[in-house]
Amino acid sequence: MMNDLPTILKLLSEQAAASKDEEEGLEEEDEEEHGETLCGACGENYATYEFWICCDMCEKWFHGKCIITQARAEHIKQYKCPSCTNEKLNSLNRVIKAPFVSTFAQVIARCAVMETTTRDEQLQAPKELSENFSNERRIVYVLGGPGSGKGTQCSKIVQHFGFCHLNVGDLLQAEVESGSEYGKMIQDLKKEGKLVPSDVVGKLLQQAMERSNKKKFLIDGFPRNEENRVLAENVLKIEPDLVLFLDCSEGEMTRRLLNRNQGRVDDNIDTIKKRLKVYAESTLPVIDYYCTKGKVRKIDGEKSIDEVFQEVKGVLEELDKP
Ligand SMILES: Nc1ncnc2c1ncn2[C@@H]1O[C@H](COP(=O)(O)OP(=O)(O)O)[C@@H](O)[C@H]1O
Ligand SMILES: Nc1ccn([C@H]2C[C@H](O)[C@@H](COP(=O)(O)OP(=O)(O)O)O2)c(=O)n1
Repeated sequence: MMNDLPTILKLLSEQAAASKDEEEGLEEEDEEEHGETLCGACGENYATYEFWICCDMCEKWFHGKCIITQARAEHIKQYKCPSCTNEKLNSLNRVIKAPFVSTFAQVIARCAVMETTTRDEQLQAPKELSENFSNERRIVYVLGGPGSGKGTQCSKIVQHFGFCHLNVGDLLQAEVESGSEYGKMIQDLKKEGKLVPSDVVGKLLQQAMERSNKKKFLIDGFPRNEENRVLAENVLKIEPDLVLFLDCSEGEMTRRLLNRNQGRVDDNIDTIKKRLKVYAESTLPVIDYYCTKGKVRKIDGEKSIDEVFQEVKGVLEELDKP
């Protein structure tokens, strides 16, 4: 999270000096300052003109390419490297251990219910799928805008393929209902259509995964921004095998959310508009990132629930092929 300290994020690549002389002077300074500095992630040297960022906690330097995109860095006040984020997660765990007891009791109960159903359903799934899937950990991210049908399709996937479904929105809601010290903050952010800080989301996800005896995880609604993604890769150490992207128009998503009728504080037109904006600005770039890695399977989320599932099913069957 941000604090009130002045921004000390150092983006060397942006230190354009007013005059050429100053520019050259700065370059020399950079060279002097960073010539001997090694990237805290890859251990390689700094090179002039390369985007380079300093952790505001431990003051180690990193190549942008190893850690965070420049575009993302420009939007944060403070940068915390993966190991400092990890330490923060651990201290967060210590500080909020008590509130989490009730939260995770609920989460485990949810997972247990899902997994019992799943085991039964798994028996009905094609035999070779169950066997192949059970040998190694599989991670599937389900991404799409609010109301694109992520939760709906995840329930069907769980029934058919037997994944442990972790819906980050539900994990956060359980935290709200537990009355923990984070509950109010989460509820307020949700009403505003904003995203919860990644360290809180990461902790919830990490603990829910640790408590599951499954190897197949269907992670719904995460990563939702670049910060979530970097945390997943560098701290939680999870990489998706594939990303199911439910593509749906804003008009259709809005109609569905207004009809969802689950008493959610965020299913009203004002909050929906804000959520759609956050989705376009923060989640679509994450989907683009996974596209460049060849992991995205785009599904037409506009069709009927069953038609969408037919496409989803085809993709997940493909995942299981050797
Ligand atoms: N393909 C679809 N066609 C019509 N309605 C749908 C479809 N998929 C989901 N819905 C409905 O739209 C609403 C939002 O779906 P949900 O799965 O909760 O979305 P998300 O988890 O992406 O926010 C729900 O009321 C759901 O029943
Ligand atoms: N990675 C995530 C996932 C959800 N959240 C928050 C913000 C979302 O509005 C709420 C609810 O998420 P959920 O996936 O149920 O909602 P959508 O219908 O997809 O918008 O949780 C978050 O802050 N970070």
